[in-house]
Amino acid sequence: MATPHALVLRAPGSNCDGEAAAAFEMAGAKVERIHVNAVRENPRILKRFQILTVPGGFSYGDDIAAGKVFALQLQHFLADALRKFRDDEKLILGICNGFQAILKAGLLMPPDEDGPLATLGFNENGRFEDRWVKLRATPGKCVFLKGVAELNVPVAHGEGNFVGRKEWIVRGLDQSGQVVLRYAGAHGHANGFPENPNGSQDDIAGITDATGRVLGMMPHPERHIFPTQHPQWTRLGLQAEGEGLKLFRNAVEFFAQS
Ligand SMILES: NC(=O)CC[C@H](N)C(=O)O
Repeated sequence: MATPHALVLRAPGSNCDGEAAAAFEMAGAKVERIHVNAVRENPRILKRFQILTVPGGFSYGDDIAAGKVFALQLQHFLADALRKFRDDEKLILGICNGFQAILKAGLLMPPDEDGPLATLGFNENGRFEDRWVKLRATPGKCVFLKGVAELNVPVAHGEGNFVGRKEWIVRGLDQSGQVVLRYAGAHGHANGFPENPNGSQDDIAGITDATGRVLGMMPHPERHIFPTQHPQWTRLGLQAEGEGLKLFRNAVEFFAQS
């Protein structure tokens, strides 16, 4: 099997890059962590990689809005290189602050003439939410979520409230199969807070782009790669691996087939 090369793109304030790198390594990828300034100086670096991850953290101190400055870097200095990356059948994963950055950079949904179609705003309760959540997946053609129905992973964010500019935007995303992760309750839909930790419309926790090769999600799959990371692992029984690892394996296996 060909070993894909994964790039974890750091910025000042990224703090989940180590975990994201570890997850991709465990899944069998060869990983490098590189600062966005280095890629800005030489966008051809991207050619070495098949997978790009924008990890979680507090890039640029969450100034203006979380992920906004990182998004501007991607939009203004790397737009062509990233478009080419995606169009070359490669994979992009944005986790938490990375989701905020790639959404605000227009990599998940291109803006229309009035601007971005959706954003991630402050959590409805105005508080940073740091705890485990349950997710329901409807993978459709999303490469990362192939074979995933449910996922137990933590959230840790203050700005995870997915808001479409108009109601039809979220409906349209749903109809096109792009809403691939939703916050859930123990036996089905989330019943408001705390199951939906941030007030996201339609309980949206993650969306894919139209190709299924770009995924943005607020919860952290890289924080559940070992089974013992789950707070109830002794009561629920020791699993073979953490549930989040499957997403990274799916990405690596995508290149084994191609
Ligand atoms: N864990 C993260 O990536 C946090 C993202 C961002 N700083 C927020 O609080 O919303």
